Amino acid sequence: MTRTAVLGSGNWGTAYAAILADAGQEVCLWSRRREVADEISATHVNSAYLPELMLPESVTATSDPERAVEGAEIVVLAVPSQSLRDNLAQWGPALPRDAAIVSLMKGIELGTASRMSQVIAEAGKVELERIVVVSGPNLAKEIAAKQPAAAVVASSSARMRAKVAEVSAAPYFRPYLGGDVVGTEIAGAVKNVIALAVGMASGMGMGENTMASLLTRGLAETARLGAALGADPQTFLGLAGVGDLVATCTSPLSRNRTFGYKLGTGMTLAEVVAVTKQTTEGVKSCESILQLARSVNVEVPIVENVAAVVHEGRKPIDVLEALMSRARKHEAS
Ligand SMILES: NC(=O)C1=CN([C@@H]2O[C@H](COP(=O)(O)OP(=O)(O)OC[C@H]3O[C@@H](n4cnc5c(N)ncnc54)[C@H](O)[C@@H]3O)[C@@H](O)[C@H]2O)C=CC1
Ligand SMILES: O=C(CO)COP(=O)(O)O
Repeated sequence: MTRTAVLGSGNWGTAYAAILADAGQEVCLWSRRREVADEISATHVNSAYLPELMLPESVTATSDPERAVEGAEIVVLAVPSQSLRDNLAQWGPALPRDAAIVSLMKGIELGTASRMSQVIAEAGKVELERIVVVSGPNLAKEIAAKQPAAAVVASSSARMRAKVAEVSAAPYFRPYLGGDVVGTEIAGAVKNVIALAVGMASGMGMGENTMASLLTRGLAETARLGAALGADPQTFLGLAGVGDLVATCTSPLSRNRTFGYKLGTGMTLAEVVAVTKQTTEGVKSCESILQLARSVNVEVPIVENVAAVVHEGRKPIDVLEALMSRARKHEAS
């Protein structure tokens, strides 16, 4: 039994705590709100996020981050990408020196255009070899229902990725090993923006041809950006790439797809923001991904047009027309 900590008890943090426990580990789950930690301790249920999931006895909860990470060999981070730096400023000194630090986040930081592993290294003062990224088609509600899924566990350290994969292997969760941290993070962040675009198209009443075209061309721009940043092109054909793109773009459980869908039906941005309570990473990351793409001179037309809707108030129908009338080009270019 390995002592593990999960910092963040939203959808994915709570579901990942269950994975670790079902894989045989002892888990301490940190909640920002004390009443959530108290509820989990008393009832083993996190009713605000995953009311159907009964957490195993080996999951305990606390709102004290120092207590959560004490003695942990694995520390899993599961908070919104845009708050991670602030969270780490609070937790950094308490993070155990030898532990593997696992990132579940799928976003790019606004302002710095940093990937999450870069934020963890900087703000948490963690050596890159200790950072492990877990990503794949992993809609939290399906995992909580123990439906089988796979993910890639990526790190520059073979020892760290093997350790994290080992402790995360549950009967319904199959980890694969990977060495491409950059590609895994870029794939996870960009797919949220493509899901916003697919959602918009669906909300406008478009069918499967439009969805498949956006998904395929979205994958092309993701891979193009990743390659310019040094990623392995194969990563985009794997679980963090095509796998997660398909799950997120096609599932009504995806918050990014749902957000886009609402915009596509004609709701205004302010109206959609007002009814969206949970983390929707693509909304902010579209801007930072665009900044990242410009810094390496890579065209990301779908991301650019989603950003135009979300940040400049353009109408989904107008950006769809803009995408359809771009200059003709070779498919592989
Ligand atoms: N939900 C899912 O199916 C999956 C989510 N992810 C990624 O995991 C990360 C976390 O997502 P979820 O757990 O779904 O989000 P969520 O919105 O369900 O939960 C976020 C958690 O972070 C906590 N938190 C801590 N500090 C915060 C702050 N300063 N501001 C706001 N919240 C703060 C919240 O209290 C909450 O418990 C995201 O990057 C997401 O893309 C990845 C795979 C699957
Ligand atoms: O990353 C996810 C599934 O792998 C979750 O997607 P959403 O954040 O759009 O719900």
